[in-house]
Amino acid sequence: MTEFLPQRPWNTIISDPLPGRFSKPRTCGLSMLIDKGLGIRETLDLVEMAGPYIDFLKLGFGTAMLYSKSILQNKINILREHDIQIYPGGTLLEAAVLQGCWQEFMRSAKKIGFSAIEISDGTITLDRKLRRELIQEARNMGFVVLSEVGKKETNVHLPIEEQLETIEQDLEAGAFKVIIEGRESGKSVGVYEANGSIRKDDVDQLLEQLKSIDSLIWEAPLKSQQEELISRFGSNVNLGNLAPSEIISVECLRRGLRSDTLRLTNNPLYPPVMIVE
Ligand SMILES: O=C(O)[C@H](CS(=O)(=O)O)OP(=O)(O)O
Repeated sequence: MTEFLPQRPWNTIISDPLPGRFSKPRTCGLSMLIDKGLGIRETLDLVEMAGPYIDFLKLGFGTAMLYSKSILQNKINILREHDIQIYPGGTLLEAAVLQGCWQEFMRSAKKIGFSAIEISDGTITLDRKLRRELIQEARNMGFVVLSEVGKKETNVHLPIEEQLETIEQDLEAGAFKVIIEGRESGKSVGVYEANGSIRKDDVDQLLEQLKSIDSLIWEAPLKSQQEELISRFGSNVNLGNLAPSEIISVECLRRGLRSDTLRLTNNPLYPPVMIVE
């Protein structure tokens, strides 16, 4: 993955995002999936059908620990062969921090072939010094580092100033992107209300002060959230916690090939809609 392409300023909203949908390898327009136990054959099907649309795949929570070594190795290899970054859930790193064995955890993740690591404190408490050390050490080990901001407990909203400070410090320490917590539910967590709608004031405040929205990955498991973020920020907004079964549908949303964003195709620059040439 090319990490150092220039990023757009936060307020460059792509009003005409098509046909500007970026292809892999890309530094924005990323799609991150949460995998809650796909088998090897399902993984093969997934990459065959949707490999070009997937940038990151997270083995959710502690699921990486429940596979045999050969299955885990196989899964990692399949994904990496399709240029998909693979990493264990942030929760597993948090468990390793709790146990005081995060260095060993990172070494074992590297050894088996994970290409990325998530540094989060959704459940545990992490002081800034250790957070920085985790990010830097993971970078030094050659991982692509994703950090995450937000708490998993429902209705706990970190003050925006605190979130901004964390985002800036994580990027400065070497995080490739910062994930905005949304969990699998997308409800009553992070920037989401109990019904899954986006807390617009929070997002506005975040964006007012960030240099680039491309530094963020929005966990957006619900279609309404994906649609709203694509409509607001364009087809190349970074989205996470997407269900593997929905990745093709999300790509349709990004490209205006679904009712909710169909207006994007009504654009003289949009190539004629043809199934095959
Ligand atoms: O996979 C994890 O560890 C969790 C899962 S969820 O987002 O809380 O549903 O996510 P993470 O964002 O990696 O902390």
